Amino acid sequence: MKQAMIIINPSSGKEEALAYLRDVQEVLEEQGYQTSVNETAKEHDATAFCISACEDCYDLVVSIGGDGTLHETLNGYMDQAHRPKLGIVPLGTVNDFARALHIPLDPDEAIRTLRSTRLKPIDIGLINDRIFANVIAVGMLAEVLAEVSSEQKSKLGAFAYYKEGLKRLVNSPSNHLIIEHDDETWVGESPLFVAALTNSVAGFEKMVPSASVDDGLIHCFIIKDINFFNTLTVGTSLLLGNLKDHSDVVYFTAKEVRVRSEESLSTNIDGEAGPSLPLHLRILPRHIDVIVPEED
Ligand SMILES: Nc1ncnc2c1ncn2[C@@H]1O[C@H](COP(=O)(O)OP(=O)(O)OP(=O)(O)O)[C@@H](O)[C@H]1O
Repeated sequence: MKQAMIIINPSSGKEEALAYLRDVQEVLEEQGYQTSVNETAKEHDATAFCISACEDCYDLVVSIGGDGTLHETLNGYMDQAHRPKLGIVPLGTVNDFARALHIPLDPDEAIRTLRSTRLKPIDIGLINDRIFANVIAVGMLAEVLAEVSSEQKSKLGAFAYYKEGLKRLVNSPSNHLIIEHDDETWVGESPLFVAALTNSVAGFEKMVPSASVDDGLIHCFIIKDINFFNTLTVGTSLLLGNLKDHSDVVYFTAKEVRVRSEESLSTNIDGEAGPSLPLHLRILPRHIDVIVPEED
């Protein structure tokens, strides 16, 4: 019998995640899966559960929760020879990954999508020795994004990031960054460096319109030292989808990126606090098969 492991964060989805569990089990059992349920209680639990699903050769892992739970689940795939396919029921505030994969943001519709037979092989990012699903930020803004409280996020959604982010970017000191990518090196002052794997960053589906989940590329933005006026135009470019063309933005794609600085800088990975510099970013192309809707 096929085996499916459900990894569920009961605290996600405004603490109502468990209300969806029975429906997920029904949809999977309908398809001949035997299901086991693992509730997370704290950080890293989802990673440990997913490691055991890989080691025990499960056919499917379903992550029910926000981007944090998904990020931790994906980390369980690290260095695994057997990688179960992945189903996603997004219950977070932003759900960048689901957005990028066109998985419905409505939980009931996302559960119905688990019936889909279409699998999409997706790229996974490596930051030093761990996995990231979608986005890395370096600089003061990285700190502020991690500080946006769950209450703020629930109340304002992606707008909380936008508002807090722009407010902070105006006053951000620039940092001296050395960014090596493939065969080139950029050296300069920047208040913010962002590397993304998908088109959706902090809920902005137009941040990287050209990025797709399986293009094998890391999409990088270096925001150059900017004043208040330009902060607003950067904000508008973010909404319109032409950020990469902004005169204060350096955009490039790469398969491998190294970021260094003399200064001690905060980083943010997939919305949570990340390691300090130096960073070594790489890509594992088409590494995990994700269940996506039959049609985009
Ligand atoms: N039972 C739990 N109670 C509290 N926190 C948990 C629990 N289980 C896991 N966590 C932690 O909660 C973090 C955030 O969870 P997740 O992203 O799934 O939900 P969310 O906060 O509702 O989503 P979002 O951040 O998009 O609003 C996870 O990275 C994990 O470390």
